Amino acid sequence: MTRSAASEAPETPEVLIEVRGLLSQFGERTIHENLDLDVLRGEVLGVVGGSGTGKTVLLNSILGLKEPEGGTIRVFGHDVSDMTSAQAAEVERRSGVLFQAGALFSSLSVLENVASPLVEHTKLSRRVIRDIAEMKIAMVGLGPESHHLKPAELSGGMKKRVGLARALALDPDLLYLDEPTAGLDPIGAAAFDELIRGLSDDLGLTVFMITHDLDSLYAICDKVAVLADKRVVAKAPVAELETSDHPWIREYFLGPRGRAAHKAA
Ligand SMILES: Nc1ncnc2c1ncn2[C@@H]1O[C@H](COP(=O)(O)OP(=O)(O)OP(=O)(O)O)[C@@H](O)[C@H]1O
Repeated sequence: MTRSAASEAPETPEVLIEVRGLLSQFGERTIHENLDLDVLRGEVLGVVGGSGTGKTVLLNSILGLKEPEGGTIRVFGHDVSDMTSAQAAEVERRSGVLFQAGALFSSLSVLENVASPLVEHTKLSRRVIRDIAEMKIAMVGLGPESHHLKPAELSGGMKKRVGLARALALDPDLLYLDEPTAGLDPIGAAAFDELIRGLSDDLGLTVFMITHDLDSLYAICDKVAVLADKRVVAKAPVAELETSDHPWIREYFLGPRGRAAHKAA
């Protein structure tokens, strides 16, 4: 191939998360069977599915918190079930996670919470760590007056923002969000959606976001992966899913709530 032909060839997007033939079980119960999913660099992927379809189990499996009963999961090209400790540390450093409840350390201040991954994973000086933590807190839209507050003194929306700042502390490539807008009022949820979309655009983040929030799907997701029948039955932009024949997808996107979210988008 000539040089110019090579430069004109479409680039194959990098697969940051590759799940193949995943089998997840608890005792006799099978949660996932033959589940495949690719998450590409730079995409904001919404993950939806009925309650109990295994969205959180999928997230935990990708994070290496649950050992799969079968199949393979690769993150940044590394097999999650078979990594050296150096590879595991690299994957952890390049991944930020915002769990549903925020999971902040209750005895630490906002600043200390956001600084904690930097203290754990880097050898930076205290001064530099403080500067980075302050910058991340500003990035999520919180002012300096929040620095010394404890989690109990924060509203639900502020807790989410602090959790997000902490998830971004190490400049991850991949951001995992488990129902980030759950528990927020509609205005707070819309502001949080906007924040995530803005950060993902500015920082080139790849986002894996479990959500029940149809407004979030329409507002910020490039694609949506649907969990049903123990696997990912579709991964496509919302507009494409609206034309799906799958009964759960039809009900979800074309039911009254789906139609309202479509209208608002
Ligand atoms: N540690 C566990 N032991 C036994 N069963 C479990 C465990 N964790 C999850 N499950 C089961 O796996 C299934 C999937 O759970 P999961 O929390 O992933 O669902 P989900 O899609 O995230 O649901 P929701 O939308 O309600 O949060 C559920 O039936 C749950 O009871």
